[in-house]
Amino acid sequence: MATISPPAELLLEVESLSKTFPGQVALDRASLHVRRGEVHALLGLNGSGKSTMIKVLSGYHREDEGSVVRLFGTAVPAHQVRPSHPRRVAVLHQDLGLLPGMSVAENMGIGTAFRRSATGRIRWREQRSEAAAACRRLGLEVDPSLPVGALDASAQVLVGLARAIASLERIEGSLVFADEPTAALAHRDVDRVFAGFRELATAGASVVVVTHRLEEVISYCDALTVLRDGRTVAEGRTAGLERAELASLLTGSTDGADLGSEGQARPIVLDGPPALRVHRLRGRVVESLSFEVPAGEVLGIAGLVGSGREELGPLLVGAVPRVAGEVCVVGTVLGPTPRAATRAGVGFVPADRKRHGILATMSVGQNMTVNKEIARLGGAWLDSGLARAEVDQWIDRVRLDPPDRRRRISLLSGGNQQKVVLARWLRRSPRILVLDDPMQGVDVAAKRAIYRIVRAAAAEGSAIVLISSDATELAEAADRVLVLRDGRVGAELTGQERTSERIVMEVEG
Ligand SMILES: Nc1ncnc2c1ncn2[C@@H]1O[C@H](COP(=O)(O)OP(=O)(O)OP(=O)(O)O)[C@@H](O)[C@H]1O
Repeated sequence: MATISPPAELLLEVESLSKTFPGQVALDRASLHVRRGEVHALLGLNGSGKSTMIKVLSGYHREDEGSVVRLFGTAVPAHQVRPSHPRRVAVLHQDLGLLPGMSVAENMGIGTAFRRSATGRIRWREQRSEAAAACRRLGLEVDPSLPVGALDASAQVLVGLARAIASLERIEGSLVFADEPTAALAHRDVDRVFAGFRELATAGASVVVVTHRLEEVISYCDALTVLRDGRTVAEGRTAGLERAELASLLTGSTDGADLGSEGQARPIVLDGPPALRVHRLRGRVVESLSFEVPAGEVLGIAGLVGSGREELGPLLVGAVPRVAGEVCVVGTVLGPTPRAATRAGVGFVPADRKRHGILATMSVGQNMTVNKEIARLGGAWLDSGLARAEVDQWIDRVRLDPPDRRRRISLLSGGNQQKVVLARWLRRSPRILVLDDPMQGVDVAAKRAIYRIVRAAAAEGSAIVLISSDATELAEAADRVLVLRDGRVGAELTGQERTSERIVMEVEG
């Protein structure tokens, strides 16, 4: 009988690691999860925070307050990861730190400790044979009396690695960080270095390696973490990942780049259950609907009146009764009430904004904060300075006009009311955001702002369901479009197929 092995134990769990340099946020609540026996790629564009993360964990920098790190199952401050376990955590720095004029054996001795006799003389023969053995373990056959500078580039990296791990008590269960070891290597040399990492992983160590070479990640790494602007935007296994996908994870949406977020960005979990899974859902009109939406995707839903399109949003969030089927959020079945949806992080911007979306007699600020505060304070309004400052940031982000948190929401234009309703959900970084015809009555300029905000939310790891009667809107904003007919999926349009003409054609059958 086939058995499924459980996921390997987590050796290192970094949650919410931040590091601010004067005038520069290098890490912003970043996370990293490393399992036993894996080669784990730490990826990101220049300046995304990779080296800073390794330097904090090595004890070179001190993190900001508020990080949470567990190492070998025990909580430690982030900057204590290596210092607290110098014999279980090794670091290979970018510059390797080798002395090129000295031999391999000497470099190994300088990095760790020389073999000495009782009288203190260095036992060179032993020193050399141990250095050679340490290199051999990583697949490198080298004469230990040669100067390091005479070795080729990949051999030098392997000597640096051999030296870094020489201080470990044992390989099994240890952690090795390597900051861009292959940056200066030719293609064929990369293989040798990664073969060395694989040797370590096979022996039960976990290697976290920074690299800019995407081929290396796909060919050699088991898992990956992607940083963008100091945040973890994706993490998971590399199996099945394509180069193009990886590249887009690194660069992300340029739309979102200027948006920032006060909410905790949620990394895309590449190998977890989909953010939203709808299975054989039935309502009054919806017949038997199944689809999935991964985190980071904007799924468009099109359909004529009576196709199930209007019922779908309320059905997903439990605002109308489900006759059959399931809605799962990250693998957990969602209860049938709007409250359960809210609790599970499902945001809903309803089609009938006036009736369900806004509290007409309340201010912009109250409308933006209503969900969270009602949940937290049992119905009381929160009017703290913190909430006010956050509301003002969102007013700025969604370009609310006029930018006044005290204004009664009913005095705003329709498009601006809609921006407030969107901000209410976006500030909570929803796992899932269901937008039901969100652009009704919204002018072109506001539409653009709203598209931008929605894309940024997806780039930050939300899964978006954009239900719309407007084919142009779907063609512009959605990554994929499902066309509903008679309560079922009649067509699915992806890539080049998602033109507004094609959507109209499919909608009209
Ligand atoms: N000591 C420092 N003082 C001020 N800012 C710093 C310091 N070290 C790093 N930074 C800044 O922090 C950000 C993250 O830098 P980091 O070196 O971690 O990026 P990286 O992902 O390793 O980039 P690269 O791929 O270019 O090596 C950058 O904006 C950088 O300029």
